Amino acid sequence: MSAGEAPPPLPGKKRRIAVMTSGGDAPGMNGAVRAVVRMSIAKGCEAYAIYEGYDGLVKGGDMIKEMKWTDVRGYLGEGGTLIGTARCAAFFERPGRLQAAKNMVLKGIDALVICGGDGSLTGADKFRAEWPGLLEELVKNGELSAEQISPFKHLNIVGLVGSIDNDMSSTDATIGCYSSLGRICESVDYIDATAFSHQRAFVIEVMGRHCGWLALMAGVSCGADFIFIPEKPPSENWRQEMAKIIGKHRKLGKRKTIVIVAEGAHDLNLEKITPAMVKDVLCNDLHLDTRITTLGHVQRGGQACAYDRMLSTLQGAEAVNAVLEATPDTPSPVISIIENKIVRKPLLEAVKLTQQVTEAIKAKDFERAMHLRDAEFAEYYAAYMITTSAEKPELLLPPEKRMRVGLIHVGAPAGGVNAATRAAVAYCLARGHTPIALHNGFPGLIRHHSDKPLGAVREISWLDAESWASKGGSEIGTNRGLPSEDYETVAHVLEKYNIQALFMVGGFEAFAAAAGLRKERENHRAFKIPMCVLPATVSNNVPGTEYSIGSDTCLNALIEFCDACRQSASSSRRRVFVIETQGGYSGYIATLAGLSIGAFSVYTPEEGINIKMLDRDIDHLRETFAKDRGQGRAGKIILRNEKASSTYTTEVITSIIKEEAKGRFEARSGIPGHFQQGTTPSPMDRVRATRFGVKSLQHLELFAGKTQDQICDDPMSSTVIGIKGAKVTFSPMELVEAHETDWKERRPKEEFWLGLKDIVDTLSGRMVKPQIVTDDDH
Ligand SMILES: Nc1ncnc2c1ncn2[C@@H]1O[C@H](COP(=O)(O)OP(=O)(O)OP(=O)(O)O)[C@@H](O)[C@H]1O
Ligand SMILES: O=P(O)(O)OC[C@H]1O[C@](O)(CO)[C@@H](O)[C@@H]1O
Ligand SMILES: [Mg+2]
Repeated sequence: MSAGEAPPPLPGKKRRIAVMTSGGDAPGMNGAVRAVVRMSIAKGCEAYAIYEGYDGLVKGGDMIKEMKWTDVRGYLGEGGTLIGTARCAAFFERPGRLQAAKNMVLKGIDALVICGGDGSLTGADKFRAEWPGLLEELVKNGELSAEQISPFKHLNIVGLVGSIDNDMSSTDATIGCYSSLGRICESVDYIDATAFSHQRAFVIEVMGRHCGWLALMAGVSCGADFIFIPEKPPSENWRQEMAKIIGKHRKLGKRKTIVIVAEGAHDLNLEKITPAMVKDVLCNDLHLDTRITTLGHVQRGGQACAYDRMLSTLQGAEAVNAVLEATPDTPSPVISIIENKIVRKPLLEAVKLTQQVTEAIKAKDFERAMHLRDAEFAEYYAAYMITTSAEKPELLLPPEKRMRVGLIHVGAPAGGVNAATRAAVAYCLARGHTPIALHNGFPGLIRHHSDKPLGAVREISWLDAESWASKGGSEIGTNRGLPSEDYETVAHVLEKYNIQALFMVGGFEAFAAAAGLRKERENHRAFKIPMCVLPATVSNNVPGTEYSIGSDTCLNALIEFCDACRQSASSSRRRVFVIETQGGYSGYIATLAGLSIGAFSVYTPEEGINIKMLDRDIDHLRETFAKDRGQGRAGKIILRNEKASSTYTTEVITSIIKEEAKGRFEARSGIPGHFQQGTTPSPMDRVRATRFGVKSLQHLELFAGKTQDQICDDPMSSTVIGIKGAKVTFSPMELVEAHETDWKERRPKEEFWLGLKDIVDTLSGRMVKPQIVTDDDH
């Protein structure tokens, strides 16, 4: 075989791709298995599963089984890993790996996709490095012949990072980490209520043997008073430091105290810091009634959140592409995500970088450990530090650089807007700015700014906003009304209250409001102030970003609704649910929910709905149900965005399906409506809101002390913050308005997710040849 050529399959056979889960189980692993199996089959390969992690690979035989399309039905909604996992001592040793290599050849496996944590991928990397030597030894020992090993000279291995710890370098998120964080936040939110009631302190231990990601993110999303993480041990006198901070919070009026301790927490000398040690300080020095809660394996249980279902599905599909595109010269990849982009990175480097973090911690080089974790980690740590502790004299700006910052919510409520505002308030106070809430959006400001005793323009204190990290809805009130209703009065109010910067949180309306204010700068000097929009909407349709806060909370609410409908549909047998999603003229949430639940089909405004499409889908349903003799448990979901078609409404589609089904199956509709705004914001929305809130304020601050004309002349004085591909960016409104906005359809001109619809269709069987799809495949 010449260099650069893909290895051939066994003569006359399809390529065999095996998938395995290893290490601690993580929610989302099943989604990865489903995606690898179905994508492999859709691409003309055979799919295999290796049961019980490396144990199965070493033992071989029945532990390595072929998987058919229907074998992974229902996997997306299940927690843990259905093909089992293990911690396998034998694989640490060469004889174990030798046996594993032999089993792979005997089973004719051409490629191996491993979903596991840092340990599993370290093992995978070792296996890859030793592979030629292992095969040579097997031939030498007479266990395999030269002919037998000949098609397997190049081990094709792909890593998927699955672990709740998020402990692998080279990726922002591991499959499972956000589900686990969700479980932690849910528990801390419950504890919050009882802590508040009794004015108690709680020390909560979270998982993470060598990695503080879960503890840090729990701290950010729940507004914990103090955290302990292995990468950044507290100072030597941590007891006094912690007591000082918590004492200050109590003096300011806080009724509860939450301290999060990572399982692997230690001090600067690597001496373990335990929850009991923390409790002692809280009890003895601060005289707080203190309890310890160890969350334990609850953190690993349960269904995967929307993000993990999406991540595991996209990464599983990408792993199969990577296998099929690999040549003998391609280094083994690990599939990663950077901000919003799925990318392949060299496995070898990812493992090396991860090991370096552990080594740096062991060597007490904590600065290096922080540096070696992804850049995001350090940013979140900084955001946590600045938003959590009240009063930090060393951060105060000189008086001439301090600003009066207006904070306003515009549009419909979305999960995370309060967390963003809390972060902005805390940042302002830490730097000496004055945070001023402009209540109830622009209409509130226009009509009620001078109401007595409480007007719509009010300063916010640290304690006011302190508890907002976990709150849904909008604490300062929101409204869809735009400033164009009365620019004169808006300008008058901004001048009257001396607002020197504006932080706007909201969806397309916030974007439109900012565009209006920017254009009106020539008529009103009051608008010549720095302004920043933080996109926040369930619809994720704000130009200038691929992600709006609130869209993740919405997806979680939507999949909960869809899961319930699917359960009902599969219990009733032979039933289709047509579910109407929000999203305005953007099919984002419909498509992403489709990916996360394994929808039968998704109808979006971008694509529209036509009779041919319906006809084809109904034919497909007919074929599927025709084979059903009552044993199938298929619950089919069709997702239809609210604006996908004005003719083919949800009710019309449901009626057409009912009519065409001719009694072979039934159809029902479901409209979750405002349920999609969610109740409690998801952890991802909370942490991103906090990070973007701090970043936005840092950006606005750059204009402190500048003249109005200097501000007006700088395109960066009116921006939208967002994620574009692998980067967090500030885009000038002027450019985004002109080049990136589809004003008529109220969405970005280019929507990054459009291509994902093909994956929904492929994995649901909508795009594969009918013979692959059997009776109950979704
Ligand atoms: N250095 C190594 N060499 C060979 N195999 C390894 C190595 N490290 C780990 N493995 C294999 O991977 C398995 C899982 O590793 P580990 O227990 O560290 O979990 P993990 O993949 O890091 O997941 P998590 O930390 O999320 O539980 C081990 O039991 C072992 O079989
Ligand atoms: O389930 P076990 O074997 O007790 O392992 C617990 C460990 O696994 C993890 O959940 C994942 O690595 C760690 O956070 C934790 O220390
Ligand atoms: Mg690990």
